[in-house]
Amino acid sequence: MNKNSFVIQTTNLTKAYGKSGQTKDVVNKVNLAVPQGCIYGFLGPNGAGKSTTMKMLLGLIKPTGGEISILGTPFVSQGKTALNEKSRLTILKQTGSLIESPSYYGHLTGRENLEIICTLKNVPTKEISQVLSIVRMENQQDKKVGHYSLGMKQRLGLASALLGHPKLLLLDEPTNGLDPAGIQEMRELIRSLPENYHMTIMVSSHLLSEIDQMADYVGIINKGQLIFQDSLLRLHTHSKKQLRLRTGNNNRALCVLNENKINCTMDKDFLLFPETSDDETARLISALVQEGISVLRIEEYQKSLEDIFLSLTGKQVSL
Ligand SMILES: Nc1ncnc2c1ncn2[C@@H]1O[C@H](COP(=O)(O)OP(=O)(O)OP(=O)(O)O)[C@@H](O)[C@H]1O
Repeated sequence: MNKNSFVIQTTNLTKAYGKSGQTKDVVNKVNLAVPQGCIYGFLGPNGAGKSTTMKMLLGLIKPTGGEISILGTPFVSQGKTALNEKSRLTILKQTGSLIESPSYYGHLTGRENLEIICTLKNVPTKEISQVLSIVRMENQQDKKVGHYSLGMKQRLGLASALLGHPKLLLLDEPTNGLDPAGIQEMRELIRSLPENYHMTIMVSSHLLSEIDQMADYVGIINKGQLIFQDSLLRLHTHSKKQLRLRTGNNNRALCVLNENKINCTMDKDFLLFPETSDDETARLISALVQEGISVLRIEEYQKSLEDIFLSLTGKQVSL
């Protein structure tokens, strides 16, 4: 991948909290690389550092150290803002965000709230109809926001993030608190954006299933550290089928198999083999039987994405 095609790139991005001598890196030397035009799923358990990272990308929190480059322009260098205020605003103008539940004027309608945001963002009000149509809220635009459901409020938040045609959208847990139908609707909406509107989206979630259904790229953060970053496809290759075998004497079996140059590892009561052809399976069983080692159980085993997440983070993810 061409280095310039990363819309977000960070180097050793760090944020520490706490008093001097007792600081804790809640984001610890994170190197993000978000390719252009993708949906980048930023996955991690609660408290992993997702919101803090995204707020630093938006200039809402000052990093303690590291570099940030947004849309090919240095944004933060050595923990300090690398741009003057004008160029910083130019970058931020090309970036839309939905961070935490957005607040609105409840006594005003959805459209009126968007009109205020247009003024703040210096965006022509004619864009309002476009963004309302993208989030499918034309019919609710004249209702007071105080009467909106949570799902409608989130969609209005997405609409306001889309004002100004941003090239980059940062969405922090956009489906939080939504019911299953709302979650699906929001997910489909997000999915449709890169292709239809040529934007790159970074979306955070603690739900593996959600990232699995939405993202092309995945970054997994745990305890402030980025522990995986690659395409979703590559994450899935970690869940390749394996053969599991239990024998009367696994330790001896392991030695026999090693002597026969058969690749295998021990995991608790089982011997694990990478994806094995029928011929290889026959060969390894015959090697064991010839040595008088009884084969008690043989089964095919496929790690689920949840297993992979668990082994990477040591934490159960919500499903
Ligand atoms: N202002 C702050 N002062 C001290 N610690 C903070 C502050 N803000 C966040 N933290 C801590 O930083 C860690 C990361 O928080 P962050 O909100 O980034 O996590 P997250 O991955 O977004 O989790 P969640 O999904 O629960 O929001 C947490 O341990 C949190 O308690």
